[in-house]
Amino acid sequence: MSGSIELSGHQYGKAENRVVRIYRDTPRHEIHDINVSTCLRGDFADAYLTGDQSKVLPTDTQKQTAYSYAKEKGLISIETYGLELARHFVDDIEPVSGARIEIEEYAWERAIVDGSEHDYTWIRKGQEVRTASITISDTGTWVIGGLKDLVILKSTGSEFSGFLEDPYTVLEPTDDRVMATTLVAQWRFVTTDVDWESVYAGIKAQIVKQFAQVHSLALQQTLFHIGKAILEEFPIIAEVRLSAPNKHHFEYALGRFGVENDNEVFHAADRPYGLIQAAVSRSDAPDAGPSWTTYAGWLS
Ligand SMILES: O=c1[nH]c(=O)c2[nH]c(=O)[nH]c2[nH]1
Repeated sequence: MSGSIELSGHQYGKAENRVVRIYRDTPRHEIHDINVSTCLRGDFADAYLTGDQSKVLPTDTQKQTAYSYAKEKGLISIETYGLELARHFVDDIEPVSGARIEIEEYAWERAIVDGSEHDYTWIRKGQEVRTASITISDTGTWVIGGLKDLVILKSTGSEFSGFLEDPYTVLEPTDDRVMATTLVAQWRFVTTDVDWESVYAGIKAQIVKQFAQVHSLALQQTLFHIGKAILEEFPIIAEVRLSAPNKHHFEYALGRFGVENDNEVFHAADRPYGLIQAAVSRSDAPDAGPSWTTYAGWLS
């Protein structure tokens, strides 16, 4: 190969700003704890090609903006906060033509002291992390909501049988197994006019309900049902993407000790794990544009 060498892609920003916003206007405080990454796209080639910084808004400035906006614009729904940041960078900073804001939110629940919720003490929730990705480009604005690290397990109501077999297949079919995963789900909105809090709660409830209620013939089937149920309930969502490691639970061989094990004692395997993924979308979903093009995940 002898083609000319060119800069064929670039983006830059400040990754993983840990911003904590406390609302303390009343004796009962509120907390919002996030990890926000800012990423700018635009006319920055000179910084790579010649070292000219004249168009580069420092990543430090992006960080300062993320902190200041937590006060100036407020930090309640991560989607709204992310939209404010993205719009600022694109509208107010001349060389910026696109922005990507990725946010994770860590949930805290109020400490219970003497039987009641405490006003300003919380315990970090071990549950899922809420996520949002906001993208603005020269062709539009996109919001993807989501969650990750939702660890969920059902102790029955799951089978896996009838699979393709070849000479290497040793897996026994089962009509009753533990099914467990650490779910990642992301959903793409078709509008920014959304009640972010209630939609998030509704989608999480739907995920849990489908996981529990669908009699699963495979994790693949469960994922499709989760995506379908979300799209049926929320017309403002065009597409759902799901990624689910199959956290295998193997019945432990207690027969060696003369002890019966009827799906009661398992080895919770760490790795390897099956990794099952699905995208479920409407046939008339509007174009996804660059909404799935990640920042921190670009090379990982
Ligand atoms: O739900 C499952 N899907 C698979 O594709 C698979 N493969 C496997 O070994 N176990 C499972 N379970």
